[in-house]
This record gives sequence, structure tokens and C-alpha cells, in this order.
Amino acid sequence: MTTAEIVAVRTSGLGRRHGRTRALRDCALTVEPGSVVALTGAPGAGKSTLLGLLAGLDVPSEGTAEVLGAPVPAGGPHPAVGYLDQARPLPASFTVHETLRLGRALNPGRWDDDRAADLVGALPHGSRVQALSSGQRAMLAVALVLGSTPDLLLLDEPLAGLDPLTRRRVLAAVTAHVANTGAAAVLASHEIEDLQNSCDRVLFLDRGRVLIDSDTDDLLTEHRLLDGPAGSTAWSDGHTVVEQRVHGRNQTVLVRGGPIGATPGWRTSTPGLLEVITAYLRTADDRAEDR
Ligand SMILES: Nc1ncnc2c1ncn2[C@@H]1O[C@H](COP(=O)(O)OP(=O)(O)OP(=O)(O)O)[C@@H](O)[C@H]1O
Repeated sequence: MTTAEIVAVRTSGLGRRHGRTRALRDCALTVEPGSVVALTGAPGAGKSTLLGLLAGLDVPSEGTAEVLGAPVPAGGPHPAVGYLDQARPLPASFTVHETLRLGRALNPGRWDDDRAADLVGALPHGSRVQALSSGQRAMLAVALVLGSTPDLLLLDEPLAGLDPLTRRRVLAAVTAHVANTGAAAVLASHEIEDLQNSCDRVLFLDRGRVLIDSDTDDLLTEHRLLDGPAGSTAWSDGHTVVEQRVHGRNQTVLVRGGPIGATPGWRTSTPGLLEVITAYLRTADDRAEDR
């Protein structure tokens, strides 16, 4: 089997309990090589738990997980997996140059200066990590992962706290790596607007369960955003109302289930990823409050 034929991630019935908390449950997931997956959901939904299990930093309570065609090794990532922790740990007293040298030393046979250079080219190589801005540190942390030329990237909140330009640079470097090498990437993120054009797949977790696992374009086209008069409907029984918000005499409704015929008084549009995910986040929130 060639690398391109090996499934990057495969899980079945994967779950993790912490006492009575089910951080992840019944997770059945397949990630193909060459794909960029946005992993999103409310805080506490289980994103870091899933990435930690795939990185071998945590042990499942149930189910199985394979990465790059083999069971996840216990105690740490598979050598061809590039994992970035949410805290983006770096050696504070090292210079940028020393940090990259460490990356090279820790990844014998896999390190590629050019991959790392995409993000660190403009950084002051003589500066210590502790003197870098948080955006510069984030670029260095992601560069360390890319320099190790991983076949699978597991990035936990790589965009959190970054300015728009740095978010774009980080995403561009990740997607270029995927496009050039056929690697796969799973990015946990709340930066939905940034993800729409970079991720070909969306995985949405709700309290440990996979609620959405969809191709990004399919997800958008199967939803419709409707604006019309309160108290009336423009959708059919074949549609599912994801969220309905009444404001005065009007309402905005997100429905799932494909196209909707023209109805007098109603405006119909294809939503953006932010609108879809925000609606699911709000309804997940409402369900949690109802408990
Ligand atoms: N070591 C632990 N002990 C107890 N509960 C835990 C532990 N780790 C995670 N949890 C719980 O598991 C659930 C999922 O946590 P997780 O960190 O995976 O969420 P997340 O989606 O990554 O959240 P965020 O977006 O805030 O990073 C939460 O309810 C969390 O409190």
C-alpha cells in the first residue's frame, strides 16, 4: 500500500470517560490522506480529547483508533504524526535558531528546513522564544510541526489568539503542506470564518458526540437560510429546522434538507459556514440549558 492509500485516521466506537463525564463517545471517523478537517464544537465538546487520543497521549475508555494504518501507539504520537498541543509548548530560553535545530535533532530523517522556513523565514532567528510575540511563537510552533514533514497533522487550536494575518499565514502553510505532500490535517478551531475556504471537511462535536461529519461544500448546500414573516413557513416536511429565531414580525430560520422553492415574502440564501456552525452551537447550548 502506498502512503496515499493509507487512511490517515480511522476510529470505531471511540470513547473516553472521566468518571461520569463522557468526554468523547461513539466516535466513528475516517480521514483520508490529502484532506483538511475542521474539528469544531463548543468549549468542552471533546475536541482536545479526540486529538489527544489520536496522538497517543491519552488512552480510550472504549473503541479503537488507528492512525496511518496502525493502532495509535501508546505514550506518544506515531513518528509521522505532527501534534500541536493547545498550549503550543516551546523551549522559552532557546533562540529561534536553536529551536529549529532541536526540531531537526528530534526528527532524524524526516526534518525539512524548507517546510519550516515558510513560517519562520521572517522571524528574528537570534531572538529567544520568550522574547517573541504570541503570533511569532505560534508561527514557530506550527513551523516545528511542519518541519517534521508529518503525514498527519493534529493541531489543537493553532489559530487561537492570533491576528487575522497570522491566522491566514498559519492556515496557508498547513494547507500548502497538505497539497504538496498528500498529508492529512485535523485542526481543532473556533475560528470558523477562517476555516471555510481552507477545510474540505467539517467535524462538529456536541458534548462528546459527532453531530456533523460532512464535506464543507455539501454542508453549506444542504442548508438554507430563510428570512420571512413570523408565523408562516416556507419549508416542507422534508426539511429539518436547525434554528428558528423570531425578531418582531420577522423570523430567520436555518433549515437542513436541500433547496426550497420561491415563496412570496421569503428570502432564501445559502449560509456561510459561520452561520451554520453558530446555529448548531446555539441550539446545542439551548439543549444543554434545558437539561
Ligand atoms: N483529565 C480530565 N479529567 C476530567 N475531565 C476531563 C479531563 N479532560 C477533559 N475532561 C472533560 O472532558 C470534556 C471534553 O474536554 P475537551 O478538553 O476535550 O474539550 P474541548 O472541546 O477541547 O474544549 P475547548 O474548546 O474548551 O478546548 C470536558 O467536559 C472536560 O471537562
